[in-house]
Amino acid sequence: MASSPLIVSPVAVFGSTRIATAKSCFRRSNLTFKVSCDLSCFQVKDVSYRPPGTQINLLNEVNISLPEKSFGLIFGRSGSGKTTLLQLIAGLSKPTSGSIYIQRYGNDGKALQSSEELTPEKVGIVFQFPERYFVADSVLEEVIFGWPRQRGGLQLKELLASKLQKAIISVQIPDLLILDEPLAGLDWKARADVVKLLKHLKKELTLLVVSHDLKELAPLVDRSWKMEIGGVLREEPLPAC
Ligand SMILES: Nc1ncnc2c1ncn2[C@@H]1O[C@H](COP(=O)(O)OP(=O)(O)OP(=O)(O)O)[C@@H](O)[C@H]1O
Repeated sequence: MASSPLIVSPVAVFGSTRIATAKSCFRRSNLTFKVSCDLSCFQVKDVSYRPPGTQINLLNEVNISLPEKSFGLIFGRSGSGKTTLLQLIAGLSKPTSGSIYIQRYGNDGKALQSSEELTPEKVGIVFQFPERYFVADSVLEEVIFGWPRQRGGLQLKELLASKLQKAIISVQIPDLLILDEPLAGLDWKARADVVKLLKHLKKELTLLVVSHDLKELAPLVDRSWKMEIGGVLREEPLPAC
């Protein structure tokens, strides 16, 4: 079976994981950090993408370097290629050239020779319109949606509960969570709730977000990039809101 990224409901993200930190990544960002164990950094290196059968690149030599448990934000005009990039990172399409991987570093800050492939299982994605992909409001409700509706005895319920537990454990939690416009279309209360959730998740995960809602997300952002029309990504501070 082909592997696929974990597709996550925005109201149901939970758990914890680790993607180790990268000294050199931190050096290039404004973060301070403590080196304690393995070090690593999520990397997009010279990625270009041209959809099959087309003549124009949607992405041109895109580079991203994002340390563990940091929050990266991509902003830019509609149609510039932001969603296309997230789809490549999630493993839903393959780059025409370039690579996407996890770079490990030694305690001396030097890149180790071998890098680790960013397999789709390590990435969770929250799509721009999650209601198109889910029928329930939480992971639990989603997973048990197909349970038999008829009454079952205790034995049947125990069996189903055990299968559910195995299913959740086998999916695990991603190292990198990417979110496409997580605040779009929400009312003020839901927006505040999602910002709070992202702040909490940043303690556990590396987050890469595409959004036009710069003001609300600004307090969380460690690194930001602007996608220019034509799929060119530049590291750039958020514009003053
Ligand atoms: N398979 C494809 N073939 C050709 N063009 C495509 C394909 N997929 C996307 N595009 C075009 O690529 C451009 C970038 O699309 P993309 O959805 O990545 O932009 P975006 O920056 O996420 O926009 P928005 O902010 O509106 O979501 C758009 O002009 C889109 O029409």
